[in-house]
Amino acid sequence: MSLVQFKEVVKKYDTVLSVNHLSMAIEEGEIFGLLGPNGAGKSTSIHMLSGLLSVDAGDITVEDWSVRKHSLEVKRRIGLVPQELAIYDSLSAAENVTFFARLYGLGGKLLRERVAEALEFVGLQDKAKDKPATFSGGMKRRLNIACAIMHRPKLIIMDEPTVGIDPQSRNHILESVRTLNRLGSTIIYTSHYMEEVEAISTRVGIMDKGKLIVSGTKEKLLRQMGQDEKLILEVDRIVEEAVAEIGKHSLVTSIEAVDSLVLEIFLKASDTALQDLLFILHKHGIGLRKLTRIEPDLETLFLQLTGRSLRDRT
Ligand SMILES: Nc1ncnc2c1ncn2[C@@H]1O[C@H](COP(=O)(O)OP(=O)(O)OP(=O)(O)O)[C@@H](O)[C@H]1O
Repeated sequence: MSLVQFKEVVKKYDTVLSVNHLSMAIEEGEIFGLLGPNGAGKSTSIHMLSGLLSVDAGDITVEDWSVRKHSLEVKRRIGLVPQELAIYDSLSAAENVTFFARLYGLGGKLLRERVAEALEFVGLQDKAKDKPATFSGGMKRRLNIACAIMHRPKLIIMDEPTVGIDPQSRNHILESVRTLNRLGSTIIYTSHYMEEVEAISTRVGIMDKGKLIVSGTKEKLLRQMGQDEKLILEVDRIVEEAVAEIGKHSLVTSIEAVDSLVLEIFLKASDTALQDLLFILHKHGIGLRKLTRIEPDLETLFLQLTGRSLRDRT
């Protein structure tokens, strides 16, 4: 049984179909990176899963509990780190976490322990008595995370948690995502930063126009889409026969001499192809001075699938 299942989920705003019969499953233990251009329906989907928005048609289940019929059971299993900060400037850091802990029904000694644990987890234990008004953007984001995890949810949803923050806080947040996952939480993570998603996700899903258009590991998606790897070979001489022979290799899409001693080759990513190419060069007495391998990336795949760049915040 999948931990989360979206089953033909629909959400409409007037005439706009924000989420269009969305079906997707998230397995226990995953860090699922959810990508999509602006307006793809990511936030709407996450808000329906968290119970902040109603579902117009279809259903979403968490451990088989339906958001439509058992929203409290679902909420208890979820920690949402929203895109917009959801903390109170007039309360101290510890009071903020306490406020959310009470909403989840925690009290007494357990509440105090969990508040201290959550603040320590995000590295704000020394700031427990300070008010967020004195915090940097990154510290506020970390407090936002503490508020969402203090009840040790099975599923943690992070909606663009690193937008507009300093690199140190960003690294801290990424590391905490990995730690939370190691400690047993499943994570759904949305971001416009492709490198982040590539670095931390165990699986990636790409949404567009309210639907999931592909999902899988990064490697699987790139393979499926036939993304080519690019090789730049700097050689000591170019021999026409060698260029022709490489061009005929079944995994090579194209080869071009882009400079007098530089060959640019596009090929289906594979180690055997690389060995074959090196063998051909050697056979023709061509010395290799430098080899640069440019791996295909999700950014290119994303552009290919949606026709839009991920960072294009229109
Ligand atoms: N409250 C609302 N009223 C009307 N339309 C809305 C509302 N919220 C979202 N939409 C529309 O629903 C669609 C999906 O929006 P959503 O915010 O879910 O996308 P997103 O993928 O999260 O985008 P972003 O990356 O910009 O956050 C968009 O066309 C948006 O304009």
